[in-house]
Amino acid sequence: MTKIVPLEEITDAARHGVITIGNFDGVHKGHAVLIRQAKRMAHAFDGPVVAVAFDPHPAAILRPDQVPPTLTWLERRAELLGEHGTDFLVVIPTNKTFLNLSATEFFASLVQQQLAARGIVEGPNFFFGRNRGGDIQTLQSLCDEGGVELSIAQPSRDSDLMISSTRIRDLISAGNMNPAISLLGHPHRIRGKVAHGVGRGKKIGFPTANLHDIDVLVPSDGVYGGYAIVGDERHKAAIHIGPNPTFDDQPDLKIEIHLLDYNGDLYDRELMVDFITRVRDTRRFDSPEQLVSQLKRDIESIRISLFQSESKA
Ligand SMILES: Cc1cc2nc3c(=O)[nH]c(=O)nc-3n(C[C@H](O)[C@H](O)[C@H](O)COP(=O)(O)O)c2cc1C
Ligand SMILES: Nc1ncnc2c1ncn2[C@@H]1O[C@H](COP(=O)(O)OP(=O)(O)O)[C@@H](O)[C@H]1O
Repeated sequence: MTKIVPLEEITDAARHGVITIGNFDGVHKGHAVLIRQAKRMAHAFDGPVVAVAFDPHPAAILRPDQVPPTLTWLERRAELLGEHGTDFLVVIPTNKTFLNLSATEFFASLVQQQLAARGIVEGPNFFFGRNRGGDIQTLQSLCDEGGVELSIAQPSRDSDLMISSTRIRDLISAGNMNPAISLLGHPHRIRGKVAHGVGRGKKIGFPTANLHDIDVLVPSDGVYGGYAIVGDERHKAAIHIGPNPTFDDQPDLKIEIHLLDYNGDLYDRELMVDFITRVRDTRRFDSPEQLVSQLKRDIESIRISLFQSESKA
């Protein structure tokens, strides 16, 4: 389990280790390679593996109108980093003073003084310091001068393209869940709170928990199969994202989850959803009965897809 440590509360347990600085949004397969490499070095030093991230993302301060929704919330990021072998996630509260440090000041203050790093692992496209003024060569010379071991990880590729959080965001925004899963190494997960809808779901035999306050990227409109996680229970789920054109003409986007093989009260509870497969687009049906027939077919096909993905795993 990765412990989240705000930089100002750092203790000796998280110092003198091997660090890797990044945003780690999604904690995809490329990040996993960095962490594995850091773990090998940390093993030799007998120190901790320390991921270092800025929260919020620097772009949220520098270009607030251009920030994309994130793939993961902080605790989820820590959980996934932990699965790859990270001991600590040190969180730097992003502020203008920090963003104004030159590359040399950034290295002296963060890497050497505060983290007392013995090793550092980064990709060749790593930039740091004010206006991204320091690159991997700058880092190499600062590490050489400071006696910090630097290991440069080769960027991970898939179909000859680099694996990146931006690429995964684009796939999820387009509803392409299978390729997104293969770049992430795990399904995309959202979380939210269950609120009241108009109470129509129960009447048609398919109650749906309506999710609100979602703080990560929501896939494009349509019908999906996946899993709903409530407390320590996990249920197969049919997910609908979009308006309800069969019943009204309002374009309001709803995120609705029908849990298969479940009956209970979910109002006001926190629910997480893992997306496995996309089934179809949202459409208008001529009658509620036609929608219900389609929902039954959707659920059959979701059960088959989930069974297939479980047997592959
Ligand atoms: C798997 C699934 C697929 C759905 N597909 C559609 C659809 O294609 N068109 C549509 O109008 N509503 C669709 N719905 C949404 C229903 O209209 C909606 O769940 C129902 O109106 C209940 O709304 P309520 O939770 O606000 O009571 C779908 C719901 C689920 C669970
Ligand atoms: N299998 C299930 N899947 C989803 N919600 C369920 C299920 N069984 C019971 N519920 C409850 O029913 C509610 C949804 O019923 P619904 O008639 O669609 O009402 P609403 O319009 O308020 O969402 C959920 O919020 C949850 O409390």
